[in-house]
Amino acid sequence: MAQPSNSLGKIPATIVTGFLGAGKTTLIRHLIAHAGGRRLALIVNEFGELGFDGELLKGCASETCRAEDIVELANGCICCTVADDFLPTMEALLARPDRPDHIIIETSGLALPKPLVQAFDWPSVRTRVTVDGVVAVIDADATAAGRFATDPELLAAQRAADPNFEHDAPLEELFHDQLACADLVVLTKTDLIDAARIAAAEAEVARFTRPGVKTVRASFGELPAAVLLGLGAAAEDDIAGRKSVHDDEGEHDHDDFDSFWLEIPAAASTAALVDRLKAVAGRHDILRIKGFAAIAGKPMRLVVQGVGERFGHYFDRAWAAGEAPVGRLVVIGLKGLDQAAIRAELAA
Ligand SMILES: Nc1nc2c(ncn2[C@@H]2O[C@H](COP(=O)(O)OP(=O)(O)OP(=O)(O)O)[C@@H](O)[C@H]2O)c(=O)[nH]1
Repeated sequence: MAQPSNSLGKIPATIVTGFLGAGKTTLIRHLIAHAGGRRLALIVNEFGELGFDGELLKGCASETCRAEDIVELANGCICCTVADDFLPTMEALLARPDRPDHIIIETSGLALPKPLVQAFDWPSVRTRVTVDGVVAVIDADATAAGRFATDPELLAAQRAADPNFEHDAPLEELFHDQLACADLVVLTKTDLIDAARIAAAEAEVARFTRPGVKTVRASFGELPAAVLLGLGAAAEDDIAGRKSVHDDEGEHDHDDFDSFWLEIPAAASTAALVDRLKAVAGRHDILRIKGFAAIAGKPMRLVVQGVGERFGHYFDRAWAAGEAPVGRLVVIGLKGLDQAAIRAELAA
């Protein structure tokens, strides 16, 4: 059954945040397929210019979320382009004659959600849309492994060796900010770890969430729409309560991260390609690789993506007539990625 927009006639919007590869697109794909009759509009923001998430999501467009209801913002991180990109996109969406029942915004994995929530306070948006909730998608496996936490012993050792050592923890800061802004946390990839590690991830999450914020466990984003939508948080009315480690900075940038995209030749087989990608991800400080690849002798396009050294892949569609079967990947990592070496290793 379609859910009406809230009592003030505003369209509810859900902001889906969470680090690179946490499972945001997977969650949204499940939501589109189980929207319970709601007409959804989707704004997809990506770091890395390839429009990968947008293309995957368009691939599962349906009557409840048509391809034209999916808008891509691939022009940098949404939190930095609010005025230039996000607000005009939102205004254009609102100007359409057929208003959606709910708007979903997938932020890039490097975005701070707070500046986006603040954008909903702009007069042209505020009267027509409300932030129903900020949903933080958190990778349980990576969290339990301590990927977003500073190792206190290592930090002490670094400080002992250099009293002027500046602690720079970009992953930890994003983890902190995305959780501190959340109205609901979805702990994903719980299928990969045991109960003790799930509990450890939950404890780590609870250090940063605001009081009363719930965490739900999920695997492959399989949650009912009613859990994710209809939170009624009106987050734009409670911006000050959502602390950010960047509150004191005027401008936020993404200098801590590097990304580039490249074309790769057709691989001899899927296994050979994945082995090579794993090896490259292991040798370099790569956080995320994703894109499309051509496999020799196969008429279908391969979707391939990795988070750290864990890779997934599937054939999504046939290469279209007239479309060159060329592989394209986006690579994202911490500043200082050896782009030339990675390009050479993947081009071989
Ligand atoms: N095992 C397991 N894998 C998952 C789960 N959720 C997502 N994945 C996989 O994790 C990878 C990243 O998932 P995405 O949904 O693309 O993550 P994302 O947060 O949208 O990634 P970015 O947009 O790059 O930040 C994919 O290979 C997914 O299949 C889960 O619950 N369990």
